[in-house]
Amino acid sequence: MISAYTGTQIRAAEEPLLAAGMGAVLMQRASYGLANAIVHELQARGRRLYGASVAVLAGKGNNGGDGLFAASFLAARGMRTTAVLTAGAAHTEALAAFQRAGGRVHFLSDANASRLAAEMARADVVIDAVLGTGAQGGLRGAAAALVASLADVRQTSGGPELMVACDIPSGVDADTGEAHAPVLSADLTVTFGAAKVGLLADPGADYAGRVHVVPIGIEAELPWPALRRLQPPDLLRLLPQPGRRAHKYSRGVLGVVAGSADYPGAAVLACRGALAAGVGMVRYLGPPEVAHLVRQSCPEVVCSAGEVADTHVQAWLVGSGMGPSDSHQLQRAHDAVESGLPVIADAGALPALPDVLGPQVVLTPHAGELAALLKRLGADYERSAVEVNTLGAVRHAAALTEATVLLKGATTLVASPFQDFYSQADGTPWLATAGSGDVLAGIIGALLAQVGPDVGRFRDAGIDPDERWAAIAAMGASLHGLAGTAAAGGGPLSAGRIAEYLPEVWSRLVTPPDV
Ligand SMILES: NC(=O)C1=CN([C@@H]2O[C@H](COP(=O)(O)OP(=O)(O)OC[C@H]3O[C@@H](n4cnc5c(N)ncnc54)[C@H](O)[C@@H]3O)[C@@H](O)[C@H]2O)[C@@H](O)CC1
Ligand SMILES: Nc1ncnc2c1ncn2[C@@H]1O[C@H](COP(=O)(O)OP(=O)(O)O)[C@@H](O)[C@H]1O
Ligand SMILES: [K+]
Repeated sequence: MISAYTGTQIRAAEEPLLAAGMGAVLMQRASYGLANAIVHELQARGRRLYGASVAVLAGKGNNGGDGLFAASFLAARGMRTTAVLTAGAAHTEALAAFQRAGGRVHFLSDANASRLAAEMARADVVIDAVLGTGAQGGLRGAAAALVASLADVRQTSGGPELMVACDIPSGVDADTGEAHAPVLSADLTVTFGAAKVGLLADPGADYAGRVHVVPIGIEAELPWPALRRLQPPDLLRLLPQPGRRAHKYSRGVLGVVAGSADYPGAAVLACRGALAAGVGMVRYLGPPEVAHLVRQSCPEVVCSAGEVADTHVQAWLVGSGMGPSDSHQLQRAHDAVESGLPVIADAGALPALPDVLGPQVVLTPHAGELAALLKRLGADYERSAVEVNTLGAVRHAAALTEATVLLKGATTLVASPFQDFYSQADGTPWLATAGSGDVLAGIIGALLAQVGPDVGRFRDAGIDPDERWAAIAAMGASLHGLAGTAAAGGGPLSAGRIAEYLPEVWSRLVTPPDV
C-alpha cells in the first residue's frame, strides 16, 4: 500500500524533529536522496555522470535548499552545475555549499528569463526546486515566465533530457493535485518522507511522472494517511479464494440490471467483466432482446425478465448502457438500491437514483457524469471544474450522496463518505475505449458479491470495515487497469479483451494453492 499525505500532515510530522534541532539533518537526507535518484536514473539511461550538466531552478525556501544541496552532491560526482535563483535569495547554507562545490549562480529577472530558459534547456538534467510544500498558489512573475518558456522549448525541441521535480512539481498543490500553470512536467518526482496527495491525483499526477519516495526519518511521526493506493501485495491479500467446500451460491451471486435496446452490448460487457472476476453466478434482469444477446455471448449467465424483489443475490450492478427512457430498468435499479445490498451504480443509473444513498452503494461516474451528478445535488460544477480538482470533486460527491464515489480517468479516485480516499493508476490510455467502463462495473460488482460481506478480510488488512466499499472499488479499478495493460501489451485494445486477460492477471497475483 502506498500512503500519501497532505503538506500540512508532512509539516506536522517534521515538527518534533525540527524542534529537536534535526532540520539540517532532514535536509541532508532529502537532498542526498534526490542526488542519488538522479545518479541512478542517469546510469539506468546509460549516461556518464562526469561532464554531464545539471541546472537547478531554486526558490528561496527549503525546497530550493534541497535542490542546491543535491546539486552540490552531483558536482562531487563530476557534474557541471548551474543554479538560477528565482527570488533573489536562497537557503544560505545550501547556496554556500553549492558555490563551494563550484556551481555557477544566476539571479532571475524579467529581463533575463527567456535567455536563462534557453540555457537551462541545454542542460542534461533540470531540477525544479522553486516551490515545495510551503507553496501558496503557483509561480508568478519572472519564475512563471522562465518555466513557461522552458516548458515550451522542451515541447518543441526536446531538451533537457531529464526533468526532476524536487518534492513536488512547483505549482502543483500538495494537498489536492490542482496545478497552477505554468508547471514543468517532470519525468521523475523525488519526494521526501512520504508521497504527497497531490502526486497521486490528477492533474498533479500528470506533471509528476514517476514518483520516488526518499525516507528522511519522519515516518514514525506520520498520521493516518489522507489517501492510499493499493499495490499487488494488497490485492493478493484482499482477493477472494474459494474454500475447498465452496459452491456457486457461497461464492457470491451478482444481479445485473444493465443494457437497453440502444446499448445491449453494455450488458454483455458488464457480465463478461463479472464472470472474469470470479463471481459464483451472474443473474441478468432486463428486456428480452438484451437477455437474448447476453445468453448468446455469455451462456454462463442466468437471464430472466423477473424483478429485483424475487431475485436472490449478494450484490447488484445497475445502470451500464441504460437511458432515461428505460423506465422498467430504472425501476429495477431503484429497487436494487432500496434492497440495502451492495450496489455498483454506473452510467444511466447515476441521474436516476435517490440523492442520498449509503456507503455500500458505489457510484462510478467519469468526469462529465460526476459534474452532472454534483449539479443535480446543487453544487455548481462543469466537467472542466471536475478535471482541474478531481479530488475535491469526488470528495464533494461522496459527502453529498453519502455513497462511495469512484471517479474514472487516467488516475481513478475513490472517496468513501467517511472521507477515506484511494487512488489507482494501474492502467494504460488504451483503456479509454467504448465499453471499458462496463467491464469495470462488472469487475466491481463481482468483488462486491464475493468479498462485500467479509468484514474480517478488510480488518486484517488494516482497512476499517465500514470503509471496505471504497477498498473494493479500488481493487476493481486496479484489476481493470492491470488487465487492460496486459491485454493492450502496448497496442490498441477493445473492451472485451480486458475481461479475457483478467483471469491470467489474477492468477499471476495470487500464490498458487497448495496441492
Ligand atoms: N521542514 C524541513 O525540515 C524539511 C523540508 N524539506 C523541503 O522543504 C520544502 C518546504 O519548504 P518551505 O516551507 O521553506 O517552503 P518552500 O520551499 O516550498 O517554498 C516556500 C517559499 O516560497 C515562498 N512562496 C510560497 N508560495 C509562493 C509562490 N506562489 N510564489 C513565490 N514564492 C512563494 C514562501 O514565502 C517561502 O519562502 C519541502 O517541499 C521540502 O522540499 C526537506 O528538506 C525535508 C526537511
Ligand atoms: N487515459 C486513461 N488512462 C488510463 N485509464 C483510462 C484512461 N481514460 C479512461 N480510462 C479508464 O477506462 C475506463 C473508461 O470508462 P468509461 O469512461 O465509463 O467508458 P465507457 O462508458 O465507454 O465504458 C475507466 O475505467 C477509466 O478509468
Ligand atoms: K519543487
